[in-house]
Amino acid sequence: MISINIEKKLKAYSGQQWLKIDHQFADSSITKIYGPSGAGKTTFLKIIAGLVVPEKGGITVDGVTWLNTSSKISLSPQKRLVGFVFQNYALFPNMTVQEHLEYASNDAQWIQRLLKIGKLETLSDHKPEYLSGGQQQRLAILRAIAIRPKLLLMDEPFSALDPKMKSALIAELKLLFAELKMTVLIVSHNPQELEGLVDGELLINAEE
Ligand SMILES: Nc1ncnc2c1ncn2[C@@H]1O[C@H](COP(=O)(O)OP(=O)(O)OP(=O)(O)O)[C@@H](O)[C@H]1O
Repeated sequence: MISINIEKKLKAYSGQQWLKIDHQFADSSITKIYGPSGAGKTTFLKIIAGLVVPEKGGITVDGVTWLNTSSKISLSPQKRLVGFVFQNYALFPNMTVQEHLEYASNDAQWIQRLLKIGKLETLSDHKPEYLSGGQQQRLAILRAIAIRPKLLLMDEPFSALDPKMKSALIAELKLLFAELKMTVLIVSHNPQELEGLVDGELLINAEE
């Protein structure tokens, strides 16, 4: 169980806004995160990963305190070990597809399986600049999963995929998430794309 209760001041265009979230995520649940642009969805994922620290609040994961602002506890991102699929992919320009996955895992069979799931087997020696947007996005997803995280955070992870590729990948990921018992949070603007995958939703709205 992941328990989150945080308050973060957002640097908004028009005055000041607060991101306030009080929510629990069950183990192995898959949740869609949605809400208006600028409401703080990306910031929320970054707070969970330890990349942004909120003014106030706490996060506990399976009884372990990741964050407690009143006792000044904040585990480093390395210690939280979450998988993160960034909206802009954040790939390494000098690494091939294969090297991205080897950086995350030294299990050759697992890497082969991931390459197949992402339909990147024939592109394993390519660097990101020689990949299409959709291929780069699939690599970002595979790299995040490669570490077998307990918690996977995905920020608009399917935005560059065509409908056929998207539904095939989502079907594969659904099986993988269940097999690895991953808890997954997915930010998505698309009302339909996560149907059949998610078992819960969280609306994020910034407050004045
Ligand atoms: N580290 C930060 N500290 C405080 N405010 C931030 C920080 N990062 C971003 N912001 C501000 O928080 C607001 C929300 O940004 P964020 O990217 O989280 O929104 P979002 O809901 O993901 O939007 P979109 O759907 O457009 O991607 C913006 O006004 C942004 O300027």
